[in-house]
Amino acid sequence: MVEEAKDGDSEAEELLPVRDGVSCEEGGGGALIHSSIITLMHNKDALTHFRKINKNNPHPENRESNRQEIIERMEIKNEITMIPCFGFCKGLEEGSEEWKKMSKKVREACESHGCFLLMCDEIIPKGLNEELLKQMEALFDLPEETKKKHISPKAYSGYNGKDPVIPLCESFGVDDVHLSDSAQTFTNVMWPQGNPSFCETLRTMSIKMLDISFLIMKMIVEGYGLPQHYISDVENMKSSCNSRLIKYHVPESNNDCETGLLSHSDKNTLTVLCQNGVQGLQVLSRDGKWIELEIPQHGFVVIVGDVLKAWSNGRLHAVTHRVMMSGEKERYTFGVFAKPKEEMVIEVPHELVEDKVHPLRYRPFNYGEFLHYFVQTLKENALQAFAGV
Ligand SMILES: O=C(O)CCC(=O)C(=O)O
Ligand SMILES: [Fe+2]
Repeated sequence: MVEEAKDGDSEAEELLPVRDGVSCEEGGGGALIHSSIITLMHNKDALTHFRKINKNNPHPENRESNRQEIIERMEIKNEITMIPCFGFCKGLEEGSEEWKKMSKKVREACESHGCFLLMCDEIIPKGLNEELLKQMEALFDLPEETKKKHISPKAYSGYNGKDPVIPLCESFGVDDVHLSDSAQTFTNVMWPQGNPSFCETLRTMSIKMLDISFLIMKMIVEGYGLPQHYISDVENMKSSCNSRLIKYHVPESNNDCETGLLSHSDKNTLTVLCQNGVQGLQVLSRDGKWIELEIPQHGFVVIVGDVLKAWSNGRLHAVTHRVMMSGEKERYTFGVFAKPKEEMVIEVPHELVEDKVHPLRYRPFNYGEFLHYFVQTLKENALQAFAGV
């Protein structure tokens, strides 16, 4: 019997003291784990106010009381939504009590929200994020004819720019950086004279972020209390990956907000994103409201994709999200999209099927065929239409 997440209750217990704008809880025996929560409000006024007081206030203790004040105000209005923020530290050992506790929280967050925020600067040093995001500025500043030289027959790979549907967005996809010399090939095309530092940073960040994806997927298996042999399912579901480098331009008109990326669910297994501090990512809450994510500095966002949703028999929520751009600064995002190799078959573990509460929702399906179906139809409900039973 698989344990169920109770919507919302894990967040309520986690309103903890703020550290650097993030509330933290020390794990037993020396800060092994700190788990935390970021407050997300879909009321824009409150969010703006919250940002303002936190930015202008150098004293964490006052930040907390201000933050608490806002939270209370918003709770009264019943207009508050919480997306959990967890911290993974180096000493987080598989099988330890801290690991088990964290696994439960991760699984609950993925079921309730389909996403969470993550601080893990002991695993991925802050400097590395910053380095890549800075180097991405030089990449996108290259001449259009150079950028267009990065081509690929695969969806989400190659260079995409000047799409009239999403004119603010430009992106590069690079496949399987961890398995091949694709980072080197990409770098050589962009900088024929060489750019070893860019190549190395892209490789290291991709591998580290894919490792984080693996860790999270193992936590989900643990969170469901599934036998260890399902780790091989997880390995299959992250047997390939797409590293994506994205730039969102500043809207030209004086409009408040313009679409950077259309609303979608990710078609891969699990996505890990970092960004340059310019906010804009929004997730659709279960009650149909857009929530603007306030991603902490050096923080990551983890998003559940359709593959995990299918594998978990619909328990995990592949959250719909989009990017809205406002303000005067460009947004740069770097994402690692863990996915199965195209020949892989996604199949629900029999432990996650129960006749009454959880009858089988998805038939076994070939990942490459699913992707092909989506690219052909661009159906919003592609997973249901393709593999739903
Ligand atoms: O730029 C972002 O923050 C979101 C990117 C995204 O959702 C995607 O590429 O699928
Ligand atoms: Fe996405």
